[in-house]
Amino acid sequence: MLGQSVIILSITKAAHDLLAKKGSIFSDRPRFVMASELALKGMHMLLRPYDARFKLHQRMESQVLNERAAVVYLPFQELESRQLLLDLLKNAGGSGTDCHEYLERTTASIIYALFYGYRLKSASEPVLLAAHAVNHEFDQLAQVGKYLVDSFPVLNNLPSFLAPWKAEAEDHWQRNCALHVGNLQRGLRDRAWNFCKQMGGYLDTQAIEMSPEELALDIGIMADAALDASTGTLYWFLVACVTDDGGFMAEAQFCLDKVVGRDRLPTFEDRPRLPYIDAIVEEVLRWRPAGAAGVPHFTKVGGTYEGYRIPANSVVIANHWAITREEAVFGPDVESFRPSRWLDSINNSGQLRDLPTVGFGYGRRVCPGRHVARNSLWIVIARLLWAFNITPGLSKRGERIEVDSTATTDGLVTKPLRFKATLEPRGEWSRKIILSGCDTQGVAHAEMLDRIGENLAAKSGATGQHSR
Ligand code: HEM
Repeated sequence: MLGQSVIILSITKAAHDLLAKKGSIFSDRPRFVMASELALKGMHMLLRPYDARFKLHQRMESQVLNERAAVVYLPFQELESRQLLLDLLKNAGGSGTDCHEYLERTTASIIYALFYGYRLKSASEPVLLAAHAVNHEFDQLAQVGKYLVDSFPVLNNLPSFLAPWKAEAEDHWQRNCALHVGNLQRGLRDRAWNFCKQMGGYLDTQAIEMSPEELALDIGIMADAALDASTGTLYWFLVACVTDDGGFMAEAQFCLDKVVGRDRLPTFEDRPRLPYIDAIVEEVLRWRPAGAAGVPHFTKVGGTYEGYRIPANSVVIANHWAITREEAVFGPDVESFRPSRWLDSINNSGQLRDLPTVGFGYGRRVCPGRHVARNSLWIVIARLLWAFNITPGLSKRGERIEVDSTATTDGLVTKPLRFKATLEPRGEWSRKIILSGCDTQGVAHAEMLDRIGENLAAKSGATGQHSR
């Protein structure tokens, strides 16, 4: 809004002191009149004000995304990461390929199975293309400065014939809503357990009134947020591989060979003995935070911090890019991809050092999907490094196509620009294991989801029964 103060926090201490320690004050969001209030009728979870309705949605999401719940989904992440190995074995050898669609299928299929009960065979399934189209449209509506009504909300009082943006917003609402309500209905109809049933069941048992649109938007926006940031982070991991100049892949493969050997794939049971893979996950999140510019918080209350005045009604943004480059916190050479910075080399305890995590945001708006996301990243990264040698793709003349690790897309989620990578099996042993154990298309995923639902109920006491 015109005349509004914007405060950008570029060091860990300030972001932590304000956004986390004073979370009760700094957890609001600024107004997005066009994108949030008009086009999504206030139902976009990421943009909701920090009020009682937001807290209700946070409780609903926490039911299915908390740390204990995240453990229950490991079998599905295990399944989809196996399929990824086979897809890449078939498609990414030789001169290489753009792996984005295979990474996206993997994360999307984990998400759509858990959220709606069905898997995705490719990244070009109509439901995913429709989600991309709607999200692209939404990104346009959320562009700062594009709509005058965002700067002067009073313009919203004009009648519709003088306010053409209202029809544009309504049009988007119809499409966005149809997509997410359609997915909700499909999830509720599906015979397998899924988030739609679990979250619908929560509303029923708590006797909470909620329209199908509001529930559908909660689940749908959560799925969109999950997909983009998770795929983007995995894609950045591949950039780190094809630009590896510090030997982190060799180090990881040494650890994997020692702990796992060459007769089987790494599993989640190996995780306590593979801290280096966790260090890689943390380093990708630091080196290329998916939301590099940060997501704006907002405070209605004024105050001071370390001698600086913070006016009431200020936008407060943690600049993730600057914060992840703080040498005083992360050590020297912050521009380089160095997983070892996360490891406790002094005590050699095998534990990760207690460095601040930035990529999932701060305080009461911290990403609720971070536990699920970390588990997906871990198993995919462990298995890719165990199975393949990863190098830049080749041109038609057989020359390596160097990848620029700083070339990114614009937008809330910053992804690498498209590039080619070559993934060759590390040996006949890994090729054989992928070919014999990674075709998962015939797996009875509905039974798997039902078991996940039962395990979740056993942990939380809440069932996925619903009357919607
Ligand atoms: C590597 C993957 C991911 C990254 C890097 C990421 C990052 C973020 C960031 C930076 C925020 C904003 C935090 C803030 O305002 O301070 C956020 C919010 C959010 N994320 Fe994630 N996320 C990831 C995966 C996921 C997953 C898997 C889910 C769901 C299953 C999810 C659901 C959400 C939701 C619903 C919000 C809105 C929270 C709010 O406004 O209170 N994200 N995420």
